[in-house]
Amino acid sequence: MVLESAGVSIVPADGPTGPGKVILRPLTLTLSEQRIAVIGANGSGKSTFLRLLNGLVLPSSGTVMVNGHDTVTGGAAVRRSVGFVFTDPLSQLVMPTPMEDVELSLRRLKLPKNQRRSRAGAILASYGLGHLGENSVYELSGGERQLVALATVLAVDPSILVLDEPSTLLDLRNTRRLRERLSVLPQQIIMSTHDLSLATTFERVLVIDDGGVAYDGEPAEAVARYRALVG
Ligand SMILES: Nc1ncnc2c1ncn2[C@@H]1O[C@H](COP(=O)(O)OP(=O)(O)OP(=O)(O)O)[C@@H](O)[C@H]1O
Repeated sequence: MVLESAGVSIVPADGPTGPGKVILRPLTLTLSEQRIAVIGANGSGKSTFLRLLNGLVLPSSGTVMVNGHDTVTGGAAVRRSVGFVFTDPLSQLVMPTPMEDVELSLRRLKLPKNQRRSRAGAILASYGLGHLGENSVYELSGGERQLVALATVLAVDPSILVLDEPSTLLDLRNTRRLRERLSVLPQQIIMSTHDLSLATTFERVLVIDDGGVAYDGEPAEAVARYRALVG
């Protein structure tokens, strides 16, 4: 994944024309490591950075290339490569039950309906969620919902998994479960987190500060730089 001078600025729809508010300053990066963490204070620009990676946010200058596809001109191909897990699973679980959510995700594979259903059941079972397939999404615990959200994203086997602070709503046990689940995935993982001990287990850590990359490299050094920034 390559970001070439990709910056993001927002021009208010009803505001004066002009360059707009800069949310992310231009940056040039190649993201090739298997495990990359993104840390930084609230409002520093982490979500905006992650959303650039699957085309949820488009750069106002420069290009973002994912597996050879430009997020502006090849959005559909990019979304097939990049699975995105939101902080709050309820913002991505749109169907009444986990089974229907995974089936919806599998529609992209154009399988016959009965195969979709049996595959969705097998996927949920592999996450230990088989018994909850027909329950209302609203009756699940936060941890169960986050696992369902992960299952729906991984059901179509993206090559890259982007997660935006996925453990924020989870207790210690579910955070540990999520960590264990992520650690065995073959996908490239790019994840923002406020869990600094988790960040130090990654290969490369980006520190985002005030819309720019303040540090990019070795995890222990990244955490030290972040601590120094927030005082
Ligand atoms: N669509 C938008 N319009 C205007 N401002 C925005 C928009 N999206 C983000 N911002 C602003 O850009 C800044 C960075 O937001 P972003 O959500 O990327 O931060 P973050 O580091 O993920 O924060 P947090 O840790 O709180 O989730 C914030 O000041 C936010 O208010």
